[in-house]
Amino acid sequence: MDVDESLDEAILLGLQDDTFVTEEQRQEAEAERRRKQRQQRLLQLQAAEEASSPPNKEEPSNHGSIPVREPLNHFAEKEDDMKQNGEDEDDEFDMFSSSVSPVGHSDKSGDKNSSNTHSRGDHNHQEDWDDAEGYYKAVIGETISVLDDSIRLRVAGVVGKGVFSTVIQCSTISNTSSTSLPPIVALKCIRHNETMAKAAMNELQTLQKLKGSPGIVPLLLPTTLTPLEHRGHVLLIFTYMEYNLRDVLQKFGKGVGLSLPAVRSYFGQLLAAATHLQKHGIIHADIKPDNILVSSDFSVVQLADFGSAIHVNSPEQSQVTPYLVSRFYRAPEIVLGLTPTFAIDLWSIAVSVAELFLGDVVFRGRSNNEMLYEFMQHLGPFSNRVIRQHLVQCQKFPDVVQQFQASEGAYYVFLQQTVDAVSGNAVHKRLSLQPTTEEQKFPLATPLKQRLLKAKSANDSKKIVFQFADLLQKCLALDSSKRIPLKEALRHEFFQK
Ligand SMILES: Nc1ncnc2c1ncn2[C@@H]1O[C@H](COP(=O)(O)OP(=O)(O)OP(=O)(O)O)[C@@H](O)[C@H]1O
Repeated sequence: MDVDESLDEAILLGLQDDTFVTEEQRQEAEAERRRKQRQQRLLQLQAAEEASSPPNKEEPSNHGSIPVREPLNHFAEKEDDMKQNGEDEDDEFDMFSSSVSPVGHSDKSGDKNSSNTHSRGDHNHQEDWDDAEGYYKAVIGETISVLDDSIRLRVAGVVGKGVFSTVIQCSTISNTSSTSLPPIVALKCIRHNETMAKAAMNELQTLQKLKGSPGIVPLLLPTTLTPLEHRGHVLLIFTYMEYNLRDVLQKFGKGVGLSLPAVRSYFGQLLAAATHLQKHGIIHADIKPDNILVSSDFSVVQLADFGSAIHVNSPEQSQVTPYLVSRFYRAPEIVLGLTPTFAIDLWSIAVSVAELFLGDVVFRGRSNNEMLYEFMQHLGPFSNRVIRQHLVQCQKFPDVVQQFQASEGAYYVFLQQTVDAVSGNAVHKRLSLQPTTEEQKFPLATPLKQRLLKAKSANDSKKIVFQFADLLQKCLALDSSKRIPLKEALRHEFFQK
C-alpha cells in the first residue's frame, strides 16, 4: 500500500498531462489503482490477522425478458458519459408525481447480459468457472444450488461487478429450506480468492449485526455466520433491488438533477439509515450513489456494499488510509489522515444527495490535493485546529501526504499541486488561507449555496432550496466534530412539510 499511495499523487498529476491519456483511460487507470489499493488493504488486514494468531493454526435457457442492469462499478467517475447517455421516452417520467404511469425498463434489456455473462468450457476446471481475476463466470440460465440443494437459483444476468464480487440476478426455482425467498434475488458472488473471502466475512458479520435495520439492503442468506459457498465462491443472497441511485440519476436527472421532493425523500431515508449504522457502531465507509439501491417504484432507498465497513473501536478504525471511500465522496478528514468516524458517512450522504440535485459531481478533484482545493473553494478554509491535527498525523504516518504548511503569522498555506498548462510540468503553489474579507474566505470561493440556487428548477421554491443548502452546509462542515448530529439533521426544517 505504501508504494501505491505514495505513487498516487504523482500518478494523478501525470494523468492531468494532455499527452498522457484520454479521460477514459485516466478513469480506467484510477479504477485499477483503487482496486489495487483495496486488495493491498485486505492483504494488510490478513497479514495482521495471521501475525496475531497462533502458528498452528446446465443448459442455458432464454431469460432475456427479465430486466437486468449493466455493470456499474465505474460509473462513479463517469459522470460525463452519464450525461451523454440521455434517456428517451422514460425521461419525462417524474417519480414523485402522482399523475404519471409506471416506468418501463427499456435500458435493462436481457440483451445487455451478453457482455456480462459467459459461455463455459466442458472440462469442469476452476478456470471454466472463474475468469483470470477470480470473478465467477455466470452463464444465463445455469442453476446454482446452495444449502445441500435445498435452494436452486437460476441465473438471469449480471447486474453489478465490483472489486470484491459479481452481483447476479437470479430467479428462485425451488426452495425447501426453512428460509423463504422471493421469486427474484440478488446473488453476490465473491471473487475466488482467500483474501476476498475473508473480506466477505467482514461484510457478513456487519450485515448480521444490522439485520432488520431499515435502510439497509436485507441479507436473506446466510442467516448465520456460516458462509454459503458455490464452486469456491462465498455467496451472499439479498433482496433484489431494481436500481441504484446512479441509475436513477442517469434515467431522470438528464444532467440537471432530480426534483427536490425526490432528493428530500432520499436524503431523509439515508440519514435514518445512518442512525442505525451508528446505533450498531458501524461506519459504512463507501457510501456513494452506486451503493445506494432503489426499489422498482423509486420510493425506497437502501444502503448496500458493506465490504469496507469499519466497526467502531476495532483496530481497523485506527488505521490511517487517506484513500478510504471513493474519491468524490471522501470526507476531508480522510484526505488529511485523521481517524475516520461516523461523520465520514454523513459527508458521503450529503455529497451524494447534493449530486442528485445538481446532476453533477459536487467535488470533482482528480487527486486528494485537488479535493482539498475543491472543498475550500466551496466551503471556505480549514480551521487552524484541523490543520494542526493533520500536521501531527503527517509526522506519525508516512502515508499521509502533507497538504498544508505554517507561514508567517497565525495562518497556514495550502500546498497546491497543479500542472502548468503550457509546459505540462508539475507546479507547486503556496496558497494563503488568510481571509481577505468576511465574505471572501478563500481565493476563488464559490459557495455551495450559490451553486444549488443556480441549479434550482422553476418548480422548486427558493425557500426550500435555501433550507436544503443550509442542511447540506451543516453536514459538510470541514471540521468533522462540527458536523450536525443525525437526530438534529432529521429535525431540520428542510424535512418539515
Ligand atoms: N441487492 C441488490 N440488488 C440489485 N443490485 C445490487 C444488489 N446489491 C448490489 N447490486 C449491484 O451490484 C453492484 C456491485 O455490488 P457491491 O458494491 O456490493 O459489490 P462489490 O464487489 O463489493 O463492489 P465495490 O467495488 O463497490 O466494493 C452495486 O453497485 C449494485 O449496482
